Amino acid sequence: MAVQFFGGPLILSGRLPITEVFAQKPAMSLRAMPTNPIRPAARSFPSTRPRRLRRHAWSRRLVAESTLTTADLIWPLFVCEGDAAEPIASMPGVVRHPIAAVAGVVAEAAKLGIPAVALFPATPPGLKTDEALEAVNAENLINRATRAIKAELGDAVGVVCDVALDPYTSHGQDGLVRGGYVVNDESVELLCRQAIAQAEAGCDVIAPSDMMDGRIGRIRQALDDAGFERVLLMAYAAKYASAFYGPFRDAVGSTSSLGQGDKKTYQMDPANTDEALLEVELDLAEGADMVMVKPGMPYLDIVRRVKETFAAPTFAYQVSGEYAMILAAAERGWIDRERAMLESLVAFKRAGADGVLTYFALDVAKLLD
Ligand SMILES: NCc1[nH]cc(CCC(=O)O)c1CC(=O)O
Ligand SMILES: [Mg+2]
Repeated sequence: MAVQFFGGPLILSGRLPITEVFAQKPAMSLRAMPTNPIRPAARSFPSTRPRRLRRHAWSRRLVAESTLTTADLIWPLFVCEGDAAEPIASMPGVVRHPIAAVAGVVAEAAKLGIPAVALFPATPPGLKTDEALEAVNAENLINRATRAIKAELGDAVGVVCDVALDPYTSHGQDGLVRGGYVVNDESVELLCRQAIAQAEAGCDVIAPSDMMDGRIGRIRQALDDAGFERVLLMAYAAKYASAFYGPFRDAVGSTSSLGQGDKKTYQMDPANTDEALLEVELDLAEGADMVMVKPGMPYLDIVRRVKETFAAPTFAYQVSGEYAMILAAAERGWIDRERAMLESLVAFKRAGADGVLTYFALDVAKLLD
């Protein structure tokens, strides 16, 4: 079989002429091959020179398919007790903010145009218990931080609160542990109460990151029953059991609590992709307004599939380990911090994400300002 393609045999992966590919794989159809019915003659060298458009900054900008803007950013923030900011060793440049300072820090972000911040607490170890009751305390760190931000900034910025028990449990798991197992339904009941407490404090977006089954529907119902039908839900829908959360667990102080434990019985297996679609489908059906894929860069294929399948507002979380990798390499002079930061973030946009949770948010916003 002789297949002429744009005036010559197309070479696939630099090895086989297309005629031989067809000979080997008769099932492959012509329709699957790249074709351009509009300008077939133009698609060959020397008349086609893709480098032409890359020659100048202006033409590169003109044809760029994806852009990163400040409006794409959600800034994750850690809050702590006391009145001094605390550095986080594994996240250079990131600190835990005391409640007294958090509204000021968020005001700077809002002024630069960052739409929303996501809050995480470094709960004092003495308040962590097996039953995680601090999670539902109206006066816990998150709820005080939310009230402080809302009092100062009102609707100028969105406040996203994480729903999961890990910052509050002595064992570091996201749910309640019964007989060595993280139980689902009983955990979900507590998560509903946690969400209500956050909504009462003024939270705009409840973001369940716990990966219990059915929690989106139950939390939606609980919020509605309590009169919070306008509070948004951003589901950590496809969240993987990842090594890249390491520095975050240092930041909220759950590393030592978790010890040798892991979260593999509820967070997803990094080997899977179909399962991510099921998780997203369920969360959307249960009432999620936005869905998230997490971690980010190693899971861009998931972002793409989710966006293409559901066409719903889709976010990616560039997690602490991704941030730490870029920072560590930059500190050694092995990569350029700023360029790696921008490249990693535009990649999320290219993959189809509507926005990104990133510890770089303030730096990016300043750069784009
Ligand atoms: N469930 C809590 C939670 N929410 C966000 C992260 C990780 C964020 C990051 O690494 O930046 C985690 C950690 C975990 O699941 O262990
Ligand atoms: Mg789920």
